[in-house]
Amino acid sequence: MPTERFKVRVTKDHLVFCCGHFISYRGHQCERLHGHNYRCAVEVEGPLLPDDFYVFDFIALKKRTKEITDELDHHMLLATNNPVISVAPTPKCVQVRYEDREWQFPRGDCILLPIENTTAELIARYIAGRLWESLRTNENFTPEVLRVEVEEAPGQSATVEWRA
Ligand SMILES: Nc1nc2c(c(=O)[nH]1)N=C([C@H](O)[C@H](O)COP(=O)(O)OP(=O)(O)OP(=O)(O)O)CN2
Repeated sequence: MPTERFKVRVTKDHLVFCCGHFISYRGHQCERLHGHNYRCAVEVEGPLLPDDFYVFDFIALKKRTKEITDELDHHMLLATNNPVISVAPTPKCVQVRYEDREWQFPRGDCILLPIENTTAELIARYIAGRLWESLRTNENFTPEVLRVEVEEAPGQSATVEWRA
């Protein structure tokens, strides 16, 4: 008897989030500020739910993902744990420093992420963590496998996979 597995995947234009960012690379270098129309795709794997005959409702999956991507949309993404870029928030602004370069952003324009770098990989991991928790608390659902893909631009993306 063959075995079977099911997976559902959502990626939609409303799961696009437009953000400014810059990353450090090779340990000590720092990109110039630029932006992306990031696109998020989410997959969940698991057995079919007995009453519904689906792994998980597309509608709920889109809603819970969109709640997270909407928080990021139209913001400057800043990683607070970067070893070479310092991020200092005050009530009104965020001051960012890398060597002799300095930026200042209005506080409300920034999302401070507790990650090391705003790479597509770590943004995907951040979204996966938030979504895992949201599905558990709001939908009483823990997928066997959750994959979050963040596409920076068409043709380049990073995916993280979480397993229960
Ligand atoms: N594995 C990863 N590699 C890189 C990431 C990343 O998040 N994960 N990010 C960057 C940069 O932030 C940058 O935004 C991407 O650089 P680049 O590919 O040069 O961007 P373009 O869209 O201009 O690419 P073209 O193919 O030249 O149009 C770098 N690496």
